[in-house]
Amino acid sequence: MVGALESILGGHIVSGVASVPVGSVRDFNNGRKVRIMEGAAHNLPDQPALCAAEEILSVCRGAGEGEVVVAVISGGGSALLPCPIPGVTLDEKRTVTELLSKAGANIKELNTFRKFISQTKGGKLAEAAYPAQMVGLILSDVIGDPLDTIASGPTTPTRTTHHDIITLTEKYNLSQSLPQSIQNILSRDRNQTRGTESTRETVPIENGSYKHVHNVIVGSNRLATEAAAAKAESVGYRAVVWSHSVQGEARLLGEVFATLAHCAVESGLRSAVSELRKTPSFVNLIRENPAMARDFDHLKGKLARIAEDMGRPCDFCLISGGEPIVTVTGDGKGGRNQELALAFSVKHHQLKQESGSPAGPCECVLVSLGTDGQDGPTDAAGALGHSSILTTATAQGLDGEESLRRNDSHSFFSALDGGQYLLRTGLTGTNVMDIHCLLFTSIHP
Ligand SMILES: Nc1ncnc2c1ncn2[C@@H]1O[C@H](COP(=O)(O)OP(=O)(O)OP(=O)(O)O)[C@@H](O)[C@H]1O
Ligand SMILES: O=C(O)[C@H](O)CO
Repeated sequence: MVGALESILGGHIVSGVASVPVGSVRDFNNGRKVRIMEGAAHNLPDQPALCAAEEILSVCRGAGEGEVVVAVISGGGSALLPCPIPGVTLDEKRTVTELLSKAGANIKELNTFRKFISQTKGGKLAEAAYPAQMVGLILSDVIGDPLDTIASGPTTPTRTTHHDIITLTEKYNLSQSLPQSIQNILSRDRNQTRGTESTRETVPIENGSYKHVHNVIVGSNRLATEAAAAKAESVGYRAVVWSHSVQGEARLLGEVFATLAHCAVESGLRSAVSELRKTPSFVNLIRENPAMARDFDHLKGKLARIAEDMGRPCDFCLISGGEPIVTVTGDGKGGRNQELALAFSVKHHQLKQESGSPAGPCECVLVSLGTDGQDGPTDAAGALGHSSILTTATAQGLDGEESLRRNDSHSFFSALDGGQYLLRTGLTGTNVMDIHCLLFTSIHP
């Protein structure tokens, strides 16, 4: 991205932010085009990240009328751009994040709190750049691409109020455990609205956006799933994207894909859809996720059209994306994509055994991987799932079901057939959540 920016601007970048007067270029670092300041090792805000954030803020504050500040923002930005408000230390900020994460807060809630105690988040970066113009080039790692949540929305006005913070504190029972400095801020004026309120009068906002900022989503799960579909079509598959809002337990999702795969091969796509509606794992998944349910309603129409052409699906590819979760209860090593691929394999194997029907006209393989190239705390991006791996595993002294129970998908796939079902891409340098592809491939005699 830095390279791309360099070629767009021919300009100078400080840790991802560049400020250029229209038609010329600001020299940030003795003529060097790019200055990279690394921080936030292990995705936690640290001193180097604080130094980078301060430098970026000062670039923004130094930008004037007639200049354009380009901010490239990716997921992980919350940890990469920490600059607590005066009176709150970096350690205290980390404590709040840890307390909320451990208590089960989701990313929206976590970032709501982060915005409250930050000098960069919740639009403050954009406010620092005013009256310069700002362009935000944003890579989304959040379902639905909400600009105010991705990286805690440094270029988007926040609607967070003091009341929201109190509500969150009470919801997660944190009133006593929050650092004293934050408790003091909260008790100072329970009715006051914080966030960008103090400067809102001077920085114009229209329809929920800053008038001087133009934000563009340049990378997202939607783009990634559409690109995957285009690729599948180019190699001879008929491809359909189900959803890019997939959430819920990875294991349940694996079972859903297995049921769909099995029923589609046994009796066609139409019956697979009706069967899925009766499947408890699917009913549970969509009950919790209206976006997935809505996408499924659209999918039914698309699948019905494909069913007319194909009857039973062959050389067909169903794609989805999003960010499932794994509630880790076992002592094993794995990631949500490897767990999803293992759950798919176990369930598909079970369904095939129960039905006892002969091999169908096509093979089903599930590909599940994280677009950042790292699935959980492992060196793999994800794994391939297939019903036959359970039999191979047994022959190799491995127990797929037990590995799943212990959340040990990585150890399982590493040991199976010399690790050939693991997908190892290396770090990709970007993150637009996870992608799942269910491939139906014709078996040619
Ligand atoms: N043994 C395990 N089996 C399956 N999943 C696991 C296991 N241990 C951790 N995870 C999952 O890995 C994820 C944590 O890894 P990571 O730090 O890469 O997540 P993340 O920061 O949410 O991911 P990303 O950076 O891809 O958004 C969590 O979703 C967690 O549930
Ligand atoms: O940085 C963050 O806040 C998360 O990755 C979501 O964008």
